[in-house]
Amino acid sequence: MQAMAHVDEMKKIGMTEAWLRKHRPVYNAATKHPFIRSIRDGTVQIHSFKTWLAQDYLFVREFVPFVASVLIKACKQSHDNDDVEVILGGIASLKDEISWFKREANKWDIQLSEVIPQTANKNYCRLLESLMSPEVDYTVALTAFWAIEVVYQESFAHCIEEGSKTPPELKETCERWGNEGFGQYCKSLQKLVDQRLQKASDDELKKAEVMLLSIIEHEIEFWNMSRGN
Ligand SMILES: Cc1ncc(CNC=O)c(N)n1
Repeated sequence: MQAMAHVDEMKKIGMTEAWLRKHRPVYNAATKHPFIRSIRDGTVQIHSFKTWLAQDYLFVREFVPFVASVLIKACKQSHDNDDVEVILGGIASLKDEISWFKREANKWDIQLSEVIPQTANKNYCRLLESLMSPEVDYTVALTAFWAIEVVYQESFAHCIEEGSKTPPELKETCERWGNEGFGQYCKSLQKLVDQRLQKASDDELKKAEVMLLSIIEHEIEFWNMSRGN
């Protein structure tokens, strides 16, 4: 037992895990946001949910070219590992995701063609667009990509945990990002990020950490927008 405990202590944590620990309060503010809590405890206002759904559809449309730009960076800059396959898997599931948004919008009587992006959404999409520039380092873009996915994964997983009172009609939404498979995919992305960060310069490390924080802030603003704050 003693020896085991020792081995466990020696297990190295990745840079991403170290950052999440360091920035736990702000990370929790995103993943346990009042909007997410309201889904989890069943008090969510349906108009808030519909606002989120409509705005997120627009976001995901912009997210596709961003992920494609990460794929291009991976093809050019990463030789030895499975970065390309993991990212390509992400792109493939976005096709299904967009169809799902259209079906879901139909269910809630939302006219997607009439949705106007709100400020927080526009700001977030502007960040995505800036990250598409070839000037932006692959490690920084990949860190952003992982952060965007993991906030959703953890937020929605929270809504389907034991004891959650998520309304049945919102369960499917929560499972889309909260399911085990999406969790594994986020873990794969995290591993890629950690591999890159191990070889990164101090300057790249700093930029990637700042990017993680920027993504978290944008996610918080996105949830705020959904609640109408
Ligand atoms: C604002 C936001 N952040 C992350 C995600 C999750 N990624 C793709 O679906 C999302 N849909 N929307």
